[in-house]
Formats: sequence, structure tokens, C-alpha cells
Amino acid sequence: EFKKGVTASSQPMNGSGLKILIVHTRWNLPIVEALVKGTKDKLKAFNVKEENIVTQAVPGSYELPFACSKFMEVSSYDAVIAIGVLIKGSTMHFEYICDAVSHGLMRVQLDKGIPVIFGVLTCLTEHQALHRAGIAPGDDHGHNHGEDWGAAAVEMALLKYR
Ligand SMILES: O=c1[nH]c(NC[C@H](O)[C@H](O)[C@H](O)CO)c([N+](=O)[O-])c(=O)[nH]1
Repeated sequence: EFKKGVTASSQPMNGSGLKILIVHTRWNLPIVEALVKGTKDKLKAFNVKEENIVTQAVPGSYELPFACSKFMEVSSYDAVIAIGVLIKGSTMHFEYICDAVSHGLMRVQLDKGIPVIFGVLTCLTEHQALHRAGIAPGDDHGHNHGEDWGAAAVEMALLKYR
């Protein structure tokens, strides 16, 4: 049965020499905090040192591309993980931010030549977001996608050493 969300490569990955930046939003903070924890736990599972995981916060997802770009100018990182939670409201605001952020983060990684992992949940309901952070109420808490983002960051950061 196809296992969704399995992103880590089949090769053993050693992140002990990596420096990783996490930029997360303050919008929907309880959900964001769960995603950040899942991300950090997975980074450490791949031997990334705690002191090599830098964490910065910005107001909302729309600020992620600019913030990632600026932080990358002042220090060098092997990968950046942009984390935010967008939940659709009653207007088109959601669609415009999702579009701007996805294209913006893609542009930053290609311009900088440093992997920027897309850790932005674009959800139609709060339950979708809770489920993708692994904290949904009831029997099915879901899966913390932060774990996938942490694994992707290590794999992409090590790409240059292959
Ligand atoms: O990260 C988010 N920012 C949101 N808006 C703020 C936006 O990202 C910017 O911070 C703001 O527009 C100022 O630039 C959201 N909504 O509006 O719904 C949201 O759900 N998530």
C-alpha cells in the first residue's frame, strides 16, 4: 500500500555537519509550534546538532520569502525550512497569499542556490491544519508534516555532497 509522506531517501543520511534555518510564522501559532517541533525532532533524528538549528519568527506566511532571503544574507545555511499555516477565510485573501508565498519561496531557493523547504500548510479548514500537524482532536490525530520537512531539508542539504 502506497505510504504517503515518505520523503526521506533510502540512503542513510548524516546531518551532523549541517546548519539549518527554520523561519516560522506567528499566525495560527499553536499549530505552527507543533510543526516546528516535528521538524526539529526529525532534524535531530538525522544527527543535526541542536546548536546548528537556528529559529526565527515572522508575523505571517506572506513575510516568509523576504525573511528567508534576508536571514540567508547574514549567515550561511545548508537548508532553510519555511513554516506557516494558511487557513482559508471568507475572502480571496488566502488564494493570493498562497500563490505569492509558494512562488516567492521557490524564487528564493533558486536565486540563493540553497534549498528552501516549503513548510506552509494551505488548508481549507482548521481541522485540515490540525491533522497535518498531528494534533487533530479525536482518535485520528493525523501526521505531523514537520517530520517530512525536516527529512527533506537534510536530504536536499546533502545533495551537494553526493
Ligand atoms: O500565515 C498566515 N497569514 C495570514 N495572513 C497574514 C499575512 O500572511 C501577512 O502577515 C499580512 O498580510 C501582512 O503582510 C493568514 N490569513 O490571513 O488567514 C493565515 O491564515 N496565515
